[in-house]
Amino acid sequence: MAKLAVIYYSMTGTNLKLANWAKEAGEEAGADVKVLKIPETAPASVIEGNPAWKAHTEEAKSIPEVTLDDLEWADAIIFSVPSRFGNVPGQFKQFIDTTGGLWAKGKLANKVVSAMSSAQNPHGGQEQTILQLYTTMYHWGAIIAAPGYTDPVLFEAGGNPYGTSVTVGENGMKENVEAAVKHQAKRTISVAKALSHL
Ligand SMILES: Cc1cc2nc3c(=O)[nH]c(=O)nc-3n(C[C@H](O)[C@H](O)[C@H](O)COP(=O)(O)O)c2cc1C
Repeated sequence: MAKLAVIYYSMTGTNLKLANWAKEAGEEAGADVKVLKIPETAPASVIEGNPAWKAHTEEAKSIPEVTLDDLEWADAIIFSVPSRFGNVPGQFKQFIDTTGGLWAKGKLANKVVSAMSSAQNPHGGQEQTILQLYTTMYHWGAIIAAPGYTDPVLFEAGGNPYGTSVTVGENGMKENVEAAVKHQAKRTISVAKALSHL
């Protein structure tokens, strides 16, 4: 049974939705799946002053925070993070910068990794955010399982070959990406199973 960690960061809930779709598909594919959130680093006073952020923090209260043990446990990891000026959120970077010890022991090598993202504008940095994330994954020695154009659902979801991404407006997601997320998750698990001898 492949072990899949779906690790997300979200301020207003979009990336949790993407993560949950990935979880559903992972379980359909027979994987053991954990959805885990990246620990918040923003000051509580800032979150308190932003109603949408505060509401999502409350919504996600029961979701466990990712730990280094979860990274070691997983055969495959799907990250889902919103764009921040074309890059990953600081919260993600803060967590990733605690993985040096695992990396030094070779514990992150050969993880099968795939990534998803969101931004407010259709060309607001989704692709670049995923590529920035993958740069770090190359340093881990991870195997990147990008969706490419391996299924027609990709064309209905904005056509990002690096990983599913979505545009988010005031009323939520502007594209229907559920099928693309599910395809990406199943493909990630297939790659992990194919490489299980590594
Ligand atoms: C500090 C900051 C920087 C952002 N930079 C961009 C940007 O450059 N382009 C863009 O389209 N959206 C940008 N956004 C919007 C977020 O990407 C968007 O709110 C997020 O994808 C929603 O995901 P979530 O609901 O999971 O938090 C930014 C948001 C914040 C808070």
